[in-house]
Amino acid sequence: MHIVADENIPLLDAFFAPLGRITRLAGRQISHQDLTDADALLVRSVTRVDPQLLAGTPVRFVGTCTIGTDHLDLPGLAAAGVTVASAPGCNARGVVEYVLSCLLTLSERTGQDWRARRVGIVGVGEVGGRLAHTLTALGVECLLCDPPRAALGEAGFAPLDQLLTECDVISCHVPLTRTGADATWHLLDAGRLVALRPGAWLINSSRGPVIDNHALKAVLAQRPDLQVALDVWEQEPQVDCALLQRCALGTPHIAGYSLDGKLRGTEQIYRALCASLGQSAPLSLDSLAPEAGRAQLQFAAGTPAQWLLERSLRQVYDVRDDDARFRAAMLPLAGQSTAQAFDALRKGYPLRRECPEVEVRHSEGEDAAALLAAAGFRR
Ligand SMILES: NC(=O)C1=CN([C@@H]2O[C@H](COP(=O)(O)OP(=O)(O)OC[C@H]3O[C@@H](n4cnc5c(N)ncnc54)[C@H](O)[C@@H]3O)[C@@H](O)[C@H]2O)C=CC1
Ligand SMILES: O=C(O)C(=O)[C@H](O)COP(=O)(O)O
Repeated sequence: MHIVADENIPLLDAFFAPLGRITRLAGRQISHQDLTDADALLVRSVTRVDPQLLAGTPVRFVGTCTIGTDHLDLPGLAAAGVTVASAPGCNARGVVEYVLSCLLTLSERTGQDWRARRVGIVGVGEVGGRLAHTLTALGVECLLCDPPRAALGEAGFAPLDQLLTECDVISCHVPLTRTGADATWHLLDAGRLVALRPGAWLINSSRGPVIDNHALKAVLAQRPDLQVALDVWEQEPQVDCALLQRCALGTPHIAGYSLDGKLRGTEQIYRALCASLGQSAPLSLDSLAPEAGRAQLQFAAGTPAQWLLERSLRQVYDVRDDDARFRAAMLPLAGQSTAQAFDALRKGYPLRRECPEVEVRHSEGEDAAALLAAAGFRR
């Protein structure tokens, strides 16, 4: 079989070469012409896939090695008889570690203890659910908003407007949807942005258009008390540099960019393709995941528990590094296209592993052990 794939999918050869011939292409450039004799198309989030792209081609399987599916025309592809697979939850842990790093950084900058802030989580699925679980285990109070789950009769959810007025931090983890009662396009519009509490922190690592970026820029001009962390941008790969300058933290859509998250995405789509072919899937990350970046941290006796946790989290992922690289690449381009520089940062992203790949050695007591375990570290 002929597999056309985004060149940024790791372990493509290891997983897919046994199934057929692979053609690697830049995700944003995959065109109808590239697919004339392709049987399967493997993408990440930057390739828009609809029936027009596949019309008249033999492609019968589309797999996206990502959680989000807003770049796929799901109803259109289903109607065209194409099997579609995504990778639910693959990089959810990476996003949670990004949010923790934002909390640590904003805490340091404002002098407000992140563990004492009430966090509102908007969208409580794979990412939001894990974030709620982790924060609660770390002793942070969370309020949850998920109208689709609430409509199924599940308890424990509050309306978005209640989160905005009662929470010190709002973190968005919804899919991007444009239709229906719970559509998330501009979910945070001008009216909701002005309702944020004084001194609130707003974090968006879902999709750019979930926040009205134009309105956000205007609100930030009036509300310097707000601290905003954006990983996703309404027009990405084009970035509004004036908005970036008003944000406390900015990154190029890399919240979930741990190596582990990307590898799980590849493995999940390998399994889905094998299933669609009616074949067994003998390969797995158990044998294919690399050792690189796995680490051991050692702390001297007498290290306070919260300091130990924060140092360990910083070692695993420090959003300040991504923010600095992003500003250095974007801000000189104000008024010009940022697309190439945005994609270059993502393509050349540094190796990043997740907390379970890092062993923390210390001789502290139960408190430190419980905090580290809550964050997912090995001991
Ligand atoms: N920045 C990044 O690197 C990454 C971004 N993402 C984005 O995060 C999104 C969420 O990921 P998951 O949690 O894995 O998805 P998920 O599908 O497991 O959970 C999404 C949750 O949002 C809820 N929801 C839908 N509409 C809502 C609304 N109007 N208000 C509140 N809740 C609503 C759903 O009921 C569901 O429980 C993805 O769709 C993707 O766009 C995901 C991974 C990485
Ligand atoms: O999984 C998702 O959803 C994401 O947003 C991905 O982390 C985005 O990765 P790329 O597709 O942009 O490489």
